[in-house]
Amino acid sequence: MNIREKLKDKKRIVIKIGSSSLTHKETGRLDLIKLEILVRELADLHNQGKEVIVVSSGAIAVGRAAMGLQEKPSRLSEKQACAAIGQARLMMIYQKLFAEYSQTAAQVLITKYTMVNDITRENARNTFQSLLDMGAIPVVNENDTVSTDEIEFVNTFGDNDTLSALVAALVDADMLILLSDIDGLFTDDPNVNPNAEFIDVVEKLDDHLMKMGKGSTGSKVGTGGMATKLSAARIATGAGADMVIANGADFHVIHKIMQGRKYGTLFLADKKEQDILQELFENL
Ligand SMILES: Nc1ncnc2c1ncn2[C@@H]1O[C@H](COP(=O)(O)OP(=O)(O)O)[C@@H](O)[C@H]1O
Ligand SMILES: N[C@@H](CCC(=O)OP(=O)(O)O)C(=O)O
Repeated sequence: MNIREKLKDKKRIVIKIGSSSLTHKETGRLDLIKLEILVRELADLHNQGKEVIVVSSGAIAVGRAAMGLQEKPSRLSEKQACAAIGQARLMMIYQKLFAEYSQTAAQVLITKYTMVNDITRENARNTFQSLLDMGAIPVVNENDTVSTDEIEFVNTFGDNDTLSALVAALVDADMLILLSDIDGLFTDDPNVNPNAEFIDVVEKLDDHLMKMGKGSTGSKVGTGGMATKLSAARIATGAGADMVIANGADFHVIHKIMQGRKYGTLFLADKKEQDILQELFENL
């Protein structure tokens, strides 16, 4: 039997979109045609009766493009200013596009401390539950304007790959999809090593596999590379969710993945650890 068949039955799905999948390579500006396809795909999943949560990067890239900055800002306050400008724009566009399909988008901005603190974590969990009960589609990002974790220390905790896995664990999702600028996990960074080979399914994420994910990014706007995606896989699979890393070059890939077709690298869920979030935060 095709191991991916079970993806058809997933009910609560978190989908993370990297900056590189949302913007034009040449200008860093939003790719509106792609964004339209993305929203249509997500609205359709919702129409199928599934619960959908989007974790969308892109605030800094969009803010930067809006202000005409050619390079990634180096000063933290500048990155945060770009995020403030870009997040509002991004959300306006999501809201408009979702409304075209009679869907309600809801902005959820989270920091590491939302997750670390028992009370705020529980609040966030309840808010997600209420949003899903109301039929809204939460659009999540790190609250970059007040949080420095994600944009400063990408290898430690707070990039959006990790954030999406934490959200998946928080809401007890049964599936996490990370859409990036690459087909999935390779044995090495294919942008650096032409002999790198594609990995179809990962049954157990051991240290050998973890080392394959390099921090190098293939784009001007990406953060974290494959290393943070593998950390995300550890968290998501440990929380009992299957995870797929796939290429977001064509967002139609979303329904293809959900139909159980062979797209991206599939990481199979572990037996669910009861308190994976608690365990993670104790070790901070
Ligand atoms: N083992 C690997 N397999 C695939 N890609 C890898 C690997 N190691 C590093 N990478 C790099 O990770 C990049 C994707 O991460 P990133 O640029 O952060 O994208 P995103 O914006 O989608 O999060 C790829 O373009 C690739 O260059
Ligand atoms: N929160 C940041 C994104 C940080 C991040 O992880 O980016 P990416 O590697 O493109 O998913 C933003 O919205 O610009």
